[in-house]
Order: sequence, then C-alpha cells, then structure tokens
Amino acid sequence: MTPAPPHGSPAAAGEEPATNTPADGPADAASGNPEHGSAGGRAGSPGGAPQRHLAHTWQEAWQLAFDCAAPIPAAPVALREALGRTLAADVEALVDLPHYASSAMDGWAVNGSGPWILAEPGQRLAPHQASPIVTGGLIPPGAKAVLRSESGTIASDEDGLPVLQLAGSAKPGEPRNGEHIRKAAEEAVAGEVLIKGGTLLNPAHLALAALGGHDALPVLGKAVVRLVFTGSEVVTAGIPQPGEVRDTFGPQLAGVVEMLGGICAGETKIGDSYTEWLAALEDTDPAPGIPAAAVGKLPARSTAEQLPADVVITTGGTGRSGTDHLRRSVAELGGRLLVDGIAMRPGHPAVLAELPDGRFIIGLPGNPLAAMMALSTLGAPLLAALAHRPLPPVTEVPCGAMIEPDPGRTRLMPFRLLYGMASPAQHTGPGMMRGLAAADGVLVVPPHGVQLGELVPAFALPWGAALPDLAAAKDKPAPKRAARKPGGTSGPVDWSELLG
Ligand SMILES: Nc1nc2c(c(=O)[nH]1)N[C@H]1C(S)=C(S)[C@@H](COP(=O)(O)OP(=O)(O)OC[C@H]3O[C@@H](n4cnc5c(N)ncnc54)[C@H](O)[C@@H]3O)O[C@H]1N2
Ligand code: MOO
Repeated sequence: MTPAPPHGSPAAAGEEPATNTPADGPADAASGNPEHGSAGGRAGSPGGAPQRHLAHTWQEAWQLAFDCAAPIPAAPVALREALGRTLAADVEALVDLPHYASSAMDGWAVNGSGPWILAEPGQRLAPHQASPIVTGGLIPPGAKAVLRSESGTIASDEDGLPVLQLAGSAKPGEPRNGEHIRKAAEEAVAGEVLIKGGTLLNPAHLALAALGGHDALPVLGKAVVRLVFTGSEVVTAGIPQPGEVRDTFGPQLAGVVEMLGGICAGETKIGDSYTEWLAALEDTDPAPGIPAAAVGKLPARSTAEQLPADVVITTGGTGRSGTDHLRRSVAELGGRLLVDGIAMRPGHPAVLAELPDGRFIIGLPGNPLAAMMALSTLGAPLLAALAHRPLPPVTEVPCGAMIEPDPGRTRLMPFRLLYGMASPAQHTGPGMMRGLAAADGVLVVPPHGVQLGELVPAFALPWGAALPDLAAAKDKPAPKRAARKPGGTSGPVDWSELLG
C-alpha cells in the first residue's frame, strides 16, 4: 500500500492523489474532517486539517460497490406496483379460469331444441325451456347451449303464451350443444401455474394474475432510493444568474435510478450547511406525506412512497472545503466510508458509505458529468446487487483514437460508435452534458492509455442499447464481399479491417 499525500495539500482541481488501496481496505469514516465549519453558502473557505486519503482504483470501486450489498429479499407488492418487477415464485391459479360457465353472447340459454318455453332467468331449465342471458352471464343449470339474440325471435303459441323460436336468419341445427358457452376452467384449472417465477412482469401478466385471484405478487426486492440535492447556488427553473447554476440532477436522476434497478422515493433539496446535510442523512421517515405508522400496516414494499430508503444518493459536497459536509455527516451518524475517492476522472471525489442502520449513501460530485460517471461506477453495481441483478457488463470495443497515458487514474470517456469503433465524444468536461447526451457508451480508459484500434473496456449507458460485441467481430475473418451492384450506394466503411 502506498501512502497517499495528505489531501489537504494544495492539489489543483481534478488532480487527486492517484494511489491505490486493496479492495478490502475501505477508508476510515474518521477521515471526514470534523473541523469543517457549519456555515452554509458557497463562500466557504477551502481547508481543513491534512488527512490521509486513499483512493480506490476504478475496478476496485466498481467491484466493491457490487460486493458490499446483499439482494433485498422478495416480498409481495400490489398488482399495480408489480409492473416491470421480477416474479420471485411461480404464480398458480387460485380458482378455475374462468371460474364459472358463462355465455359468450347476448341471447337465451336453452335446453334441447326449440321452440322453447320461457323460464325465469337463473332457474334450472327443463328440456325445451330457455331463459334470457347476456354476455358473461352465469349459465343456468340444465342449459345446453346459448342461442344468439340475432338467431331467435319471441312469438306466441296457440294459447297466446310467449315462446322462443328460431329466427329466419338462424343456421340449421343452431345452437349446437355447448355453442356460445365459455366452459369453466377452459383456460386453466385451479392450482395450474399461470406465470413462472423469474418472469419480468408485463401488463398482461398483471391482468392474468388478477384473473387467477391474486391481489399481490411476490417480487424480487429492489432498492428504494432517496435523492438529496445540495447547493445553495442551484436553481431549478429558468435562466440562472451569474454565480447560480441550473440543476442538472432533478430532471435526470430519478429516471436513471429507475433504469439502474432502483425505485425512486422522493427528493429533497438542501443548501450547503452542515445542519441541513445532517438532517437530510438522518431522515429515515418514509417519503413526506405518509404517516410513519402506516408503514407497518401495509404489505412490505407495497409502494416506494411508503418506505424508508435503502440507498440515499447525494449530489455535491464531496470535496474537502469548508462547505463540503458529506464525510463529516457520515462520521457523525456512525457510518463508515467504503469508498472515499476513486482514482478516476471525472468523478474522483465520489463516496460510497454505509450507515449503522444499513442504508447506503452514494455521494456524487456536484459537477454534472462527474456525477453521472460516479453514479455509473458506484450506483450501477450497488443497485444491481440490491435488485438481484448481475454486475453490469463491461465489454471491449476497438478504440477509434489514440489516447495518451494518464498515470495513476482511469478515465471514463463517453464515446460514439463510428464505423464499428469507439470515438471519444467531444464536450466531456466535468461540468458538461453534451458529450454524454450524444454518447453510445463510456470507455474505461486505463492509465497507460490506448493505441488506435486497441480493445478498450467499455460499458453501456443505462438508457442506451447494449454494446455490440465488437471485439468478437474484430477477430472474425472478413466476410467475402458481395459484388457491387452497378449504381448501388455503398454502406459505411469498416476501418477495423485496416487496423487489425
Ligand atoms: N481544491 C480542490 N477543489 C476541487 C477538487 C480538488 O481535488 N481539489 N476537485 C474538483 C472536482 S474534480 C470535483 S468533481 C468537485 C467536487 O465538488 P463537490 O462534490 O464538492 O460539489 P460542489 O462543490 O457542491 O459543486 C461542484 C460544482 O458542481 C455544481 N453543481 C452542484 N450541484 C449541481 C446541480 N444540481 N446541477 C448542476 N451543477 C451543480 C456546482 O455549482 C459546482 O460548480 O470539486 C472540484 N474542486
Ligand atoms: O473531475 Mo471532478 O472528478 O470529477 O469534476
């Protein structure tokens, strides 16, 4: 283990100490500096006592964020909440489907051949008796078939009593035995498996479960996530004044959390004071508006709004100036830092912590792109682990540019796929969003850099398509080219063959 220089030394922004610690050597919560003042506002002075700060490598942080969490146990949720969840066990029909024989048409339930004497609806039908019935109506005892309303007509017999007889438009022999009757259990018998465990529930599954008599379904757990946005300079609407910044987290973070397998349960916006930080991290109440007493009375995890969070994601305040209170708040609450900085950029000040009550804290840096890279590094594996999912895949893509070494730190670079190669995007400064918005994925560039055409690890974006297996495509022999049609247009050029 190489000792890192004290973090209080005057390092330039973005130049974190690039030292590595073993994955099993989490930084100590005590490294949060309790000397930091509690004054709010962005005018806080940098400083604090020098401390030892040991950054994890990108790979260590990624793996540790996955390994530190156990899957949240399965629990029943109301049908309306179960969409998109993974079924934890087979779902059986609690009743026959349908559970009674019913009419498929408006008309008459009949017994035997016509003409039929009319009986009261619902009464047992003797031969040559009929009673009116509507679609979905319970077939009365003794009924053998249903005559559609278009095929029958009410006439009078010689005594002037009403009788049902076939209309002129009726087909000969109508209705056949069983015609227009939906038999009980024709779809499933009680006890039959309707939906297999492990299924990702779609809307039709929910309807099927309802038909099977269920009000709730057992689903694999997912993390309930609460968002805490910090920064007194952050404005949430309109054009910001100089010194203010427009909030980039409010519009995107809840959506990304859902894409990563979490359930977003509320957002809190606070300023820059230590008191606000502490209060926000201390808050274990269910989302506002829900009485805490209601939680215990409801089926576990019935809705996100009714539950305390499993994970709290904070934005900003990961630095070590007088206005950055994340580490101090975690220490005050008796928590421990699992990851305290990552040897990567952007996003190096990212934090992963665990509180004594089991809640995880992910501290995202305030800079917008840095935050999303930190969320990809810590949030994606953590939320996957909590949601019973595998570690998100890191595949390899051929690099469409030469990337210089940057000793000691991994660079996360949004890229676009151009002609089968990953081309680092423009506009990817720590505070920018243009590059990420247009990207197909993120390159995990090793400290020693990359040669043109070399394979580089990369991950897909939570909202993007999975990355194609370009590494395998690169190794395959080139397919024989079809003869070009005269006048035909040519497709994009695959430069990868020239770079093998
Ligand atoms: N002396 C040093 N200063 C800084 C270092 C360093 O190593 N030494 N690292 C820099 C890096 S890299 C990052 S990243 C940031 C981390 O900052 P914090 O997590 O403490 O966040 P803040 O200081 O609160 O804000 C940073 C930046 O982000 C803007 N911000 C905050 N919230 C939002 C939001 N919701 N939407 C858009 N932008 C937001 C904020 O206004 C600041 O401009 O520290 C560097 N400094
Ligand atoms: O580059 Mo800072 O790590 O993340 O903006």
